Amino acid sequence: TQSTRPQRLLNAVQKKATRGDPRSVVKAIDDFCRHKEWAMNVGDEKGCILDSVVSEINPATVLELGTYCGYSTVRIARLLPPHAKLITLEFNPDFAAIARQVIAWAGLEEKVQLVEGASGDWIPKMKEQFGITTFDLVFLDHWKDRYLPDTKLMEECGLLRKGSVLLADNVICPGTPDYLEYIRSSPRYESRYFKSHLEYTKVEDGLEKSVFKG
Ligand SMILES: O=C(NC/C=C/[C@H]1O[C@@H](Sc2ccncc2)[C@H](O)[C@@H]1O)c1cc([N+](=O)[O-])cc(O)c1O
Ligand SMILES: [Mg+2]
Repeated sequence: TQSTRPQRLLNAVQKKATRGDPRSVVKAIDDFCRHKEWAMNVGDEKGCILDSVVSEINPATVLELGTYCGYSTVRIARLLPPHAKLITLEFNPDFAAIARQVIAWAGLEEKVQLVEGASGDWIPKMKEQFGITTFDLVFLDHWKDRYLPDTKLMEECGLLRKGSVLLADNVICPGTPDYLEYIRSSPRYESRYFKSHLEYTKVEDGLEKSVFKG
């Protein structure tokens, strides 16, 4: 049977990366996507911005919306302090199965909880299911039309505290206009745009970092 792109990406990780070495897993995926097949990972240029935001916050609790193959999951988890937890939500079971193996190859299973399902269903259950009070950091990289409803849902469910940071991928390309309009005009957030490029291309894209004011 034909392999899928995520399966070919996983093969590249297992062939080129060293088990237990997250940096080599990140490099293997970036090399695969730059030289073999483009894939919608946040990539190395925006990934460095992601790294700096994670390092600045040093979060104990992280929520990632949209795991895909686990590239940004590995990028974030490798920087987390020992007892920090990253919960990542993935809707597509095939992507989730690949991501679990990528996360395992990086040796980061202890820090990551991959949950299969839709953000809209799981966000209201975060407190009771995972003992989360609030998230220090949320990385939004799932369906672009879900960024705004899920942000409102997180507010309503009390999952954001004064100082919680939302970091959103693709606010230019493919674009999340309703989310940008909301977050930039809301008095409850302080937002800043980090100009960059769409992964592995010269097309403009960027990350929007928004701090919740409570
Ligand atoms: O479409 C994009 N991302 C959508 C990502 C979606 C991911 O999140 C879940 S959906 C879901 C739903 C609900 N809850 C959790 C996950 C999908 O199964 C996929 O794994 C995208 C597209 C481009 N591009 O150039 O076209 C570039 C990017 O960086 C992108 O992120
Ligand atoms: Mg993205």
